Amino acid sequence: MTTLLEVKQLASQRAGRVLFSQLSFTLAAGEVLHVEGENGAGKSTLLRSLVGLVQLRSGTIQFFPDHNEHAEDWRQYTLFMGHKAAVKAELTALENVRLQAQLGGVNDVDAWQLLEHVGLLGLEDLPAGQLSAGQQRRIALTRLWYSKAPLWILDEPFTSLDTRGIQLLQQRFAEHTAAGGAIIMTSHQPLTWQSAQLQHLRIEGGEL
Ligand SMILES: Nc1ncnc2c1ncn2[C@@H]1O[C@H](COP(=O)(O)OP(=O)(O)OP(=O)(O)O)[C@@H](O)[C@H]1O
Repeated sequence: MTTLLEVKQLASQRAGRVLFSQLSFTLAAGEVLHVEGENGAGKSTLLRSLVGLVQLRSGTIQFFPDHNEHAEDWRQYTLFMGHKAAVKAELTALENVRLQAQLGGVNDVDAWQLLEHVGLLGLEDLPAGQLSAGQQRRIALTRLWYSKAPLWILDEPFTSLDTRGIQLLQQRFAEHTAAGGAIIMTSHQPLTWQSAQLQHLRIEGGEL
C-alpha cells in the first residue's frame, strides 16, 4: 500500500508537561487513524504539530509525496481543519463557501451544489454569524467535497453535527478512503462507520 505519512519518535511538551514522546506511526492510502484521549491529553497539539502549527520537541515527519519537494503547492496534498468551524460571521453562507475555496487555491467550485450537499440550501444568504454551530460546521466541511488532498487531518470534525450530519460526514470519509485517501482525526465519540483500515492511537498523560 502507498504510504502517505511516516512519523518517527515525536515528542511534545507544553507548559512544562510532556504530552507525548516516542510517538511513531505510518499512514497508508485507505487508512484512518483515530486519535483518542481525554481533554487536554494533546490530541490537537499532535494534529497541529503535523502541519507545522506547533513546534515539536523532537521527531521527524515525512509526507509522501515529499512536501519539501512540493513546497509551493503542498496544500494539494494535505487538508487540515482545526476544531473551530473557521467561518467569517459577517459573510453569508454562500460567500463563506466561495472564500474557503479561493483560500484553498480552488476557483471553480459550485458553491450552490456544495451547500446542497451539506443541507444548507435556503440558508445561503444568511450571515454565518446568524447560523447555528452545526450549520457553521457544515459550511466549513464543504471543503471535503472538493479537496483533492489525499491526506485529511481533521480535529473534532463531528463537533456540533446532528445524527444525520455525522452520517453524511462518515459517508464522505468512506468515499475518500475508498478512493485512496487517508484520514487522521480526533473525536470523543466512537467511530461507527465500517472501515477495515481503522487504527486507534490513544494519548494518555504522556503515555501512548
Ligand atoms: N497555545 C497553547 N499554549 C500553551 N499550552 C497549550 C496551548 N494550547 C494547548 N496547550 C496545552 O496543551 C495541552 C494539550 O492541549 P490539546 O489542545 O492538545 O488537548 P486535546 O487532547 O486536544 O484536548 P481536548 O479534548 O480538550 O480538545 C493542554 O494541557 C493545554 O493546556
